[in-house]
Amino acid sequence: MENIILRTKQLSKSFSSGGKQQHVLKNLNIEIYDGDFTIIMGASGSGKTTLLYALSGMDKPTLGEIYFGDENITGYGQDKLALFRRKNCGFVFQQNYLLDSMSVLDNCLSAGLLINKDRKSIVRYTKELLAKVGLTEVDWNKFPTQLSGGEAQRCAVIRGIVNQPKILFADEPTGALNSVSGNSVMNLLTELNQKKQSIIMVTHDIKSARRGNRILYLRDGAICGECNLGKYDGTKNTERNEKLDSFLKEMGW
Ligand SMILES: Nc1ncnc2c1ncn2[C@@H]1O[C@H](COP(=O)(O)OP(=O)(O)OP(=O)(O)O)[C@@H](O)[C@H]1O
Repeated sequence: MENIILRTKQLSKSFSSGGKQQHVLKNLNIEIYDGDFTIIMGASGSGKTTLLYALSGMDKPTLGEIYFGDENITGYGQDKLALFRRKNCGFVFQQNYLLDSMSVLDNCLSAGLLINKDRKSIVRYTKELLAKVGLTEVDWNKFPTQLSGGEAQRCAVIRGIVNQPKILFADEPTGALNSVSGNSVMNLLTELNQKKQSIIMVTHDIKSARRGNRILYLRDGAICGECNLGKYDGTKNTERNEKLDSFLKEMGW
């Protein structure tokens, strides 16, 4: 029996603009399992990013509850939520949000040192991770403006995982990358997941989605289907690809 790391009870999120209400998420009951590489897919505007923000405590739901393990985080105020996120969550966004005044290494270290004071081991771990996605010693002292778009995004991915979060939330992490850079990021995420890192990733990219073991499909604010692929280990690729393709076809992708 898999452990549930995150679950929602009747989660709803609405926005109002121009005097009109838009109900983006509708009564979602979702269970996310510890150690899974969960993928959220769906058409543009279906609410994927809204769901990711609600699940991670970045944004408050309009109605419903969110549990992280047994902890109900729904009622937390902004300060408590910020502490919760710092301790438990890592984030990678479509835009890299790196700080231009800090070097590559310092951008990544700043996230790690917020929760772990052992500078020496964090520095070693950060350098290892950076090297794994092709950011070598030459790049560590560069500033974000001196990086290519792909390099900057890879740096942002490392910053997201350097504090060894219980869950990594990723919103289109390969969206701005070419296929070689995107592949190196997906290889890193796969490797982390194989080491039991829980990941929830929103993506439009089928190639990236194939790395997940559970795909949730969002339509009209509700999960309308799920596909279980089993863990990615680089084998049975044809079988996995066909299974995902046929699921997405069924969902009207
Ligand atoms: N802060 C906000 N205020 C008002 N409406 C919002 C807000 N954030 C999102 N929305 C609306 O909610 C809907 C879902 O947006 P969301 O970004 O979650 O979709 P998505 O599935 O991630 O889309 P995409 O694949 O295009 O990134 C959209 O219609 C969007 O306009």
